[in-house]
Amino acid sequence: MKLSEEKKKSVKLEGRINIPGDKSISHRSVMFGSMATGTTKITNFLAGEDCLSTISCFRELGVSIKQEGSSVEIQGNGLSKLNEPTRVLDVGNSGTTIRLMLGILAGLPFHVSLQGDDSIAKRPMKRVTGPLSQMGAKIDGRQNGTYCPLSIRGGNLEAMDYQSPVASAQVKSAILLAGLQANGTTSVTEPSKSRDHTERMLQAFGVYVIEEGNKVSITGGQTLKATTIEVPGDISSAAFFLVAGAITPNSRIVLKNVGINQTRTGIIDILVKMGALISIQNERVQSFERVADLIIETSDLKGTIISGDVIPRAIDEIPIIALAATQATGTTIIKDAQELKVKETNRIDTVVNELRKLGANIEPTDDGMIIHGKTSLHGGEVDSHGDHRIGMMLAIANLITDSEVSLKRKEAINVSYPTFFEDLQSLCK
Ligand SMILES: O=C(O)C1=C[C@@H](OP(=O)(O)O)[C@@H](O)[C@H](O)C1
Ligand SMILES: C=C(OP(=O)(O)O)C(=O)O
Repeated sequence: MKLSEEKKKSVKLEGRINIPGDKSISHRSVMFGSMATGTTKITNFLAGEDCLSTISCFRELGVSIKQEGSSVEIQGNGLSKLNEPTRVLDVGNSGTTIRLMLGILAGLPFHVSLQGDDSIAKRPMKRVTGPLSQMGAKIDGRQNGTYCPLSIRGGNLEAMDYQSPVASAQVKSAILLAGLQANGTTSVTEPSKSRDHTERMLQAFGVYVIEEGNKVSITGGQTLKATTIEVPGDISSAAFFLVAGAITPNSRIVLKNVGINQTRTGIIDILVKMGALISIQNERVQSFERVADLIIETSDLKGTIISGDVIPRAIDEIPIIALAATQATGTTIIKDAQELKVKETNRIDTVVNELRKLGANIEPTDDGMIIHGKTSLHGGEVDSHGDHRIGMMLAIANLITDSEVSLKRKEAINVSYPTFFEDLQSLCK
């Protein structure tokens, strides 16, 4: 989005937008609807590239799925009616698709090959292929099942009690979905609690899940019954506008219909700690998830330390938090975030390198970054590196730079927020 030099000096954000559907919840709604018996209807589905990859994978397994924009209808016939696909499944850019699918496929007695784009080929899969192999699935792939392409032949799973070395909802979900098809009760314990959308949505589909602190257990042999799912807006998408509203002068914006599940609200806690003026209105519950409207106003931010249990609750928001920190007085230290290295890009490197091009005072560390504020950012040529969250962070930076930020590979944003530029434009006054 171009802003003229004159416009740049006076731009402010005003108005309200509806935040598009949550990516994590949209993926799960298609997966669980495809595993269930009966017709599942989904509204406010995120029609971004990642979730469309999930739909196309389940169509290859023989499921009838009708999708028109944000409405989806699935005719489920149960897990046992999924078919061996004739083609290689393509997960595109989506880590959630491949890791959760592996958990589902681990229990099915046929062969499937999976591949994705260049970014997926670099992301670690052993964290799921390891435990799923221990449960009894036969999995192979590059470097002994560490990287894509992967092939899996499932069936005859034994339950397991898994202590996960990482707080990862993808790992937890893959094992629970395999556990649903195993003999006995499977448990996953995490070092800190990751997002719990799988646990909540399985309950919406009639599955009994036990949660005790950071441990989740599921007993095999339960079946899913179709339901209706209204997907809340994605707080990870809202995060870009929370920061935009806070750092752009004279702004006040309303973000409607945002999911505020406790396991995802790290961004609100961090921004409030930095001094952001955020209010939460119209709290309600839909499809087992808490939802609200968020209001953000221009704020005087101050630096802070971000570490520990809040990291998994804000993991996808670290790039935009780094931008906020460049506009905060003092130093912000982000620690315990080594998981950033295995996302769509190495997000420690891409955030630091791209923000430095705009004049930020930021340095990488082994498990995060240190940002010294407040700095006036300037324009320049930057690159999303094919990572949607890096692309959106840099597009928000353009609101406060003295000259134009020119963004290469901006199409990456379609992975999670195809209407991002329209929404941004509608708020710019
Ligand atoms: O389960 C999910 O839907 C997701 C879990 C997180 O990944 P990890 O499980 O690797 O932490 C997150 O970064 C990703 O965007 C979506
Ligand atoms: C890490 C992300 O997604 P995934 O792991 O599904 O590719 C993300 O959306 O920031």
